[in-house]
Amino acid sequence: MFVLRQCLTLGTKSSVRNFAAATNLVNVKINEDTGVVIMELNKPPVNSLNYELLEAMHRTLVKLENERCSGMILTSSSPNTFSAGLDLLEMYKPTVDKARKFWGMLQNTWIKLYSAPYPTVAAINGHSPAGGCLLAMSCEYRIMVPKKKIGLNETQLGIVAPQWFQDCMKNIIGSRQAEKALIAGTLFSSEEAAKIGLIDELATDKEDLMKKAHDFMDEQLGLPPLARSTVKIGFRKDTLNRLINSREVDTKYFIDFIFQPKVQESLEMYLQALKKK
Ligand SMILES: CCCCCCCC/C=C\C/C=C/C(=O)SCCNC(=O)CCNC(=O)[C@H](O)C(C)(C)COP(=O)(O)OP(=O)(O)OC[C@H]1O[C@@H](n2cnc3c(N)ncnc32)[C@H](O)[C@@H]1OP(=O)(O)O
Repeated sequence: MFVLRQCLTLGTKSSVRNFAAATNLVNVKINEDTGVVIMELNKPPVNSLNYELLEAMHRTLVKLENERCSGMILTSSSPNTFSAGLDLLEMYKPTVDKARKFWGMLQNTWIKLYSAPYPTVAAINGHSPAGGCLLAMSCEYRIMVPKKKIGLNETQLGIVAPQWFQDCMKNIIGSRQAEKALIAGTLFSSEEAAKIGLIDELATDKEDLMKKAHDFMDEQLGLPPLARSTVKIGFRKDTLNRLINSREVDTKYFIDFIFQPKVQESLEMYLQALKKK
């Protein structure tokens, strides 16, 4: 399997097809022989998750349900960042309608990614704060390059990681570690994240990252898919249902929270600090 994959990725046999996407915000390639898809986030400079990027991801995930997709590797085209998390401009002085639409699309995208029946791997090739960490945590397996940062740092920004973000973290690193990390808004180095199990493997560099992602995929493709996905969904259904059954309440929390003047002030200051960097 490994040799076959090497041949395919080295291009000896050109069986990799670009997946027709409506935008170039995601680059999607499907290996026609193995069915493995690489979805590369492509919104420079830092893949901040605005409505359009989330919509492109969601549309791709829906499309993959009708393709012969056997697994998906999520990564980024940015040299330094996997994803900078939610686009702060979506939360800074939006209209209620815009904020509602944005949050709905984030929920849609997360539900699709978290419940995908096929194996999913986050090949984390850069920083992955907040919503970026959520994307990574929604995959089944996480591999990360050294010396980058990952975590749910919302508290540090004066905002709160929603319950389902928190649940994802709890499911991976356990309740005690998650409580400490969420209260403090800790951004872990790749090395620290590997120690506490927030990521599964450290890669030496980007090449090693993709090799390890394909290795994980090869292992998973050797398992009976129905049994595999049934166990996966069994583990994830409580977390999924918690959001699915309270989407409207969750949206109301989001809207009520971000429209508070203090929260808008914090966002403004943070945006200015980012621009001044
Ligand atoms: C009771 C229940 C209540 C529930 C309430 C819910 C409310 C809360 C809702 C949601 C939770 C929020 C989740 C989030 O994801 S918030 C976003 C958090 N993200 C961050 O803190 C990361 C910020 N960015 C960085 O730290 C860095 O950019 C970096 C480390 C990712 C990359 O660094 P570097 O390569 O040096 O790039 P720059 O910093 O120079 O950035 C380039 C460029 O991009 C802009 N930018 C960066 N991040 C964002 C972002 N998240 N959104 C929008 N724009 C971003 C940055 O400003 C620069 O812009 P430029 O100067 O114009 O080029």
